[in-house]
Amino acid sequence: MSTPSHHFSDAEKRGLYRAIDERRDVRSQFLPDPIAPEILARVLKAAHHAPSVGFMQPWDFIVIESSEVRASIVAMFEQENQKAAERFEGERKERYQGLKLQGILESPINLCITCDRSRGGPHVLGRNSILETDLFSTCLAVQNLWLAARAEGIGVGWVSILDQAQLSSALSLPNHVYPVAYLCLGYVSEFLDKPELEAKGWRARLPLHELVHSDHWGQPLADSPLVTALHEQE
Ligand SMILES: Cc1cc2c(cc1C)N(C[C@H](O)[C@H](O)[C@H](O)COP(=O)(O)O)c1[nH]c(=O)[nH]c(=O)c1N2
Repeated sequence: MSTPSHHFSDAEKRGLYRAIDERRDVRSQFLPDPIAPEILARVLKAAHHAPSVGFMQPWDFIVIESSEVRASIVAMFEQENQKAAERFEGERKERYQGLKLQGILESPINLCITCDRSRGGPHVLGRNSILETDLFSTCLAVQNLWLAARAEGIGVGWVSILDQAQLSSALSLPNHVYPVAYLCLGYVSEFLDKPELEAKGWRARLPLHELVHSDHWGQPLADSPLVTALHEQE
């Protein structure tokens, strides 16, 4: 029997799951090595091929080229990060302050992925009931980029400890454009084998089987082959 063309070979499947399992948020391990334009373009194409509500494609990609803009983003981060630290107390606060939560200056590329909330006009197919679907779509572009970058050996770090209004102003975004993700990209000395927040004792991965419910929130699945299979994935 011939293999249908929509079939992924075992090696292709392994590659995809490997990118998913080994994708990391990177802040500390960036190398200064430049990313070749054709590789960056490939990764941006992966982002651009994300699904989007009504094929709205609400994203734009702002490549930060000026060192002044970078410096202003670092200052923004410092300000917001200090405020964030105040939300914790005692040992938790110390642990928070010990975390490195951005690699803005160390990474060779900074990129902001935005969502143009007006793209496609006032009536976008599929967006009449849930307005935020444009933002959801943009997050999928971020994830596509993150996975493609991982397959290319490039680390990505998402920096969200930023004041949204200040960020919009630093990037001259019009009011209808929302800055969804400020990202740092670069080759890395290593990809950690688990999330840095887990390795540093901030928070552990939740057991998958506890997150799969039956019919209603909080109702566990009855014992079934799926439950067994979920345990095996952990
Ligand atoms: C929307 C959003 C926003 C942020 C993040 C992620 C996402 C999805 N993450 C990264 C986050 O901490 C990380 O994804 C988790 O800890 C899981 O680790 P891995 O991504 O699996 O390495 C993140 N990390 C960081 O150091 N500073 C930040 O400001 C943010 N902000």
